[in-house]
Amino acid sequence: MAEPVLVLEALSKSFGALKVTDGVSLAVAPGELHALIGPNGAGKTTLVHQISGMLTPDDGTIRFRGEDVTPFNAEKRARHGLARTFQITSTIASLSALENVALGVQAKASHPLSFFRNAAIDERLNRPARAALDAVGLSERAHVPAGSLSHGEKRALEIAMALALEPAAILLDEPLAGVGKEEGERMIALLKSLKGRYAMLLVEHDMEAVFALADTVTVLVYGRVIASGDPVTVRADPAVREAYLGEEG
Ligand SMILES: Nc1ncnc2c1ncn2[C@@H]1O[C@H](COP(=O)(O)OP(=O)(O)OP(=O)(O)O)[C@@H](O)[C@H]1O
Repeated sequence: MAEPVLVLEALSKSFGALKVTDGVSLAVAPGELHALIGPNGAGKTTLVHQISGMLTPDDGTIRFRGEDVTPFNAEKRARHGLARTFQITSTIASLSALENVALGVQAKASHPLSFFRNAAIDERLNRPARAALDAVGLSERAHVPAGSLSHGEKRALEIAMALALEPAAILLDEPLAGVGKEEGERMIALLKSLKGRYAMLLVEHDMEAVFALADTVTVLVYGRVIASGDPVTVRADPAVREAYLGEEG
């Protein structure tokens, strides 16, 4: 098996007396879509925050592309190719879709762009930004202010912003939340198109989408991994059915 891109080793985090992440270990292979599911309050978002660098774990290690990134802040992890999208819309409403993505490209630039002439700067930013918009199906909407995009288009734009970082892995926090049926289907098709190219860790409540998309499903309950494996095996696991999927009927 290929060397995993992202490895969590015995990650733990408490808020006061509440253990929200309890010795979580998992690995995401290159190109794998790994879904993280669990009931409300299971600790999924807290786990994603620790991986992205927004929260510091109390214990454990996060390895990314073979390197221990646990001491790195969020910005440094993003520069190393660990991108994330947010559950809360994080675009700038007054800027166009293209400008939003171009800002992401600029953030990634490791050397000052002031060395280049203006037109050259624009092209250096806009070319990869257009490619990212194209990858999420938003080429036609490049010049629309982000605030005027539909909810589903905004979620796609957030993914384009993550792609602009040329990531090796993407953390996706509920990309289908609040998205209608038709746009949801488009989002599922988009995620499918990214499979194989990026390692993805997907937090999602929509079980139909999770089981349609995931190569691996990890189930978190009270901050602990109770099952992890291929979707068919996890779906049939009695502990999973009792703790979680049973609720879905
Ligand atoms: N900053 C915080 N301080 C104290 N408790 C917190 C904090 N953040 C989260 N919690 C608690 O940690 C637990 C896990 O929350 P988290 O948001 O990670 O769960 P989740 O699985 O993402 O839930 P959901 O599916 O509802 O988004 C909850 O009991 C929550 O109240």
